Amino acid sequence: MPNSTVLKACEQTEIDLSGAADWVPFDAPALVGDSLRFVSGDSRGDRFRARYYRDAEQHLHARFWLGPEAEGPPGHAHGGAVAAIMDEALGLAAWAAGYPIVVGNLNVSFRNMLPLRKVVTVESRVVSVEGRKIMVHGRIFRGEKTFAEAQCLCITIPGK
Ligand SMILES: CCCCCCCCCCCC(=O)SCCNC(=O)CCNC(=O)[C@H](O)C(C)(C)COP(=O)(O)OP(=O)(O)OC[C@H]1O[C@@H](n2cnc3c(N)ncnc32)[C@H](O)[C@@H]1OP(=O)(O)O
Repeated sequence: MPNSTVLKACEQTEIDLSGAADWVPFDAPALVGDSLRFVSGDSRGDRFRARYYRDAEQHLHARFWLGPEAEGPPGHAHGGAVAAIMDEALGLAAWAAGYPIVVGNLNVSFRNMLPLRKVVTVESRVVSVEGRKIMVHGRIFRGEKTFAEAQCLCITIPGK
């Protein structure tokens, strides 16, 4: 079978992005509109599929699935795809905590290659607020395995 046929087959597949029992779905587009189209805007796409949640402490989490169009090393995610997830998820975490921001600096550590076609979890924490600077930390993992960690410096937008 030609490779392209195999790759496109997952377009038709439902991916289980359900959250943990105590998570509540978070309507990200309702908060930031079309800003999320680049990463999480296509729920049936072959690059990223995502769903956001908040836990009881209001921390933002996400389930992400990366498909064949996010490929870097064979069978694994491109580093830019991982960085894009961190940019969106950690920036959104600041918005969800009440800070209208853009990302000023993003530091990503790639700890293990992230396999395609597996659901992974993104967790985030707003760890400090200092004037206009909101620091958000995050991690992408599945089970015991961490794929990436990030520190994201978000800067509030004046007048927003
Ligand atoms: C709209 C809908 C979105 C909706 C968003 C939806 C969810 C988010 C998901 C996507 C997030 C993105 O990708 S956002 C897109 C990517 N990011 C961008 O394009 C941002 C481009 N950069 C900028 O626009 C600007 O540089 C700003 C706004 C970040 C800062 O400019 P400014 O407003 O003039 O403020 P400035 O005085 O320079 O900085 C304020 C304070 O922050 C510090 N600071 C600023 N940048 C840095 C930095 N890189 N590293 C360290 N520190 C920094 C300064 O030292 C200063 O500290 P002190 O002197 O006060 O101590």
